[in-house]
Amino acid sequence: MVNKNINDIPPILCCSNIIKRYQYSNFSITVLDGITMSIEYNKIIAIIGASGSGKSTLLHIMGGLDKPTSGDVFLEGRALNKLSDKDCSIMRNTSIGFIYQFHHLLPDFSVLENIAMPLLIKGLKFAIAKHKAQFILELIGLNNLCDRYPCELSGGESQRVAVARAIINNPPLVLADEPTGNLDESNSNNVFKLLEKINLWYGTTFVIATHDLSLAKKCHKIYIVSNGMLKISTI
Ligand SMILES: Nc1ncnc2c1ncn2[C@@H]1O[C@H](COP(=O)(O)OP(=O)(O)OP(=O)(O)O)[C@@H](O)[C@H]1O
Repeated sequence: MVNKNINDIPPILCCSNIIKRYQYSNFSITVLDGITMSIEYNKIIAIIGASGSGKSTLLHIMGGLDKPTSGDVFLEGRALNKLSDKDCSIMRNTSIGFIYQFHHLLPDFSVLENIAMPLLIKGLKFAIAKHKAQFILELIGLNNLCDRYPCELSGGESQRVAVARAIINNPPLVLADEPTGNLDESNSNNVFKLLEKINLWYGTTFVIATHDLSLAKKCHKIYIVSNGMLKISTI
């Protein structure tokens, strides 16, 4: 029998020399200027940086929502940026969950339906999707909200529902863009505790772009984006 060393496990996500340039009518800017990084399984990683430094751009490229100008992103060993739009979208739906600052819940659907939505998009029957969504809601202690609509939720509740929706497919990777950006300290702590629980229960890897330094300090590792480059923080 071959004993696998923990160091033999490949990273869940690798960025290799990512460059991203935006071209405007008479000039261009280089937002990311050669980002190389590896993210290990089961970690909670923070990406911090000044406003406009490129955190969201990097997260979008990591999730296949945007393509780099050059360089590669490998998700579980597959070059995401080289996949066709169709294959990239399949990989996104199966392997990545997304959480946004303003949660992006669908206003005309109940909490339960919002959480079930990624499964319905995948083609699961409503009864099965509903059952799974109920299970997740119970697991994270939000079952009392299942019939409410997004306009009937507080900011913290909305964000926890968005977390539930991001993990319903049990993706190995969740990318979160300012997940606590519009929340007060107590709600922000609650959302982070939820991410920590999910990380422990399922081994989900989280990459969080944030301005919130106290949240970043609770993560396993902090990267700083500055002048298009990335460095590991020693804070
Ligand atoms: N689709 C786009 N087209 C052109 N320029 C863009 C686009 N998206 C972002 N930018 C520019 O790229 C730079 C980085 O933006 P990005 O949103 O990644 O920064 P950020 O660090 O996430 O900022 P914030 O913390 O304010 O959300 C900014 O100068 C922004 O204006």
